[in-house]
Amino acid sequence: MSRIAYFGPQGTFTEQAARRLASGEELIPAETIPAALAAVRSGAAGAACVPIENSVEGAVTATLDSLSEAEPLVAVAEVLLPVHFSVLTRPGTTEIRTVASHPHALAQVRHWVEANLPGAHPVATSSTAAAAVAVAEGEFDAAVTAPVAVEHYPLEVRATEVADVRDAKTRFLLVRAPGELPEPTGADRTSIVAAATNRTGALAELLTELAVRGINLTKLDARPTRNNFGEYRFFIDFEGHVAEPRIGDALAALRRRCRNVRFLGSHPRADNGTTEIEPGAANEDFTDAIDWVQSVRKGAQA
Ligand SMILES: O=C(O)C(=O)Cc1ccccc1
Repeated sequence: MSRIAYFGPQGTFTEQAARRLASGEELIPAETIPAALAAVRSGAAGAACVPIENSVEGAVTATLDSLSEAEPLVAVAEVLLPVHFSVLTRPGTTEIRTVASHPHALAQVRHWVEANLPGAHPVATSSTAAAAVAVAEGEFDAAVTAPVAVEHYPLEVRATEVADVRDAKTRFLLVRAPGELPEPTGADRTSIVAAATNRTGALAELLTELAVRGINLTKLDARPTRNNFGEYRFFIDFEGHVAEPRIGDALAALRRRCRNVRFLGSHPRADNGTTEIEPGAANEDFTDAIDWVQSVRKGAQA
């Protein structure tokens, strides 16, 4: 049986996501997002589960950076989880001077902390569950965690359902080494990372290649290449599956236009969104057009 590495330790939101995405595989915690992805690259795990995007805080940059570096990996599935937090302390804690958690969690409970734990200092930890470990060990006073974390660590619940923004969600990916792709479903998402050439209009040209084919973007992030100041990679998610002629045509255009394009996967969307197709931009329109050009070349149509 294969193994799924997840951004741990036990009790993270990512572990909950990995449980939803697993089908009998053993789950193994990794301390960081790059470590979870490295486990797949080394063959220690068959897949990894990592957070990619939060409805309040935006992109999980550690995931973007790790996916664009080293050996290519592709996302084969995703899950969307509602995110609200519990606040945990050691039993008997009376004074809370430090509140620890993952930066994305701290950013989502800032107002609650100000109102309910005035004067408490936020402290960033590698994950929400790492904060629970640190609180259990006496390093900090309170941890902002996933509700399930209390089942793993000797802490008590101070507050539940904590969130400054109602209905916050995080999207998680299941990532594998390149291989067989999931079948298209009609409601899919494709992800790429592209290094556009550094000249006027380069990003606009990339986006235009998608727009003129009626392809709807679902996410756009820029990350520095880290090599030259001012040089960026663009992470672009859009509706559709690489197996579709219209998406294949767009990817081929991006490949022509960019210094570098890396395919990061095509898989079913977790939000069950429908894909709107503009007139003239359906898959049959693309195949009919290619067939017509072929017939022109053969002299069948003048
Ligand atoms: O630290 C965790 O539990 C994670 O899985 C990352 C995270 C942090 C905050 C919100 C959603 C996911």
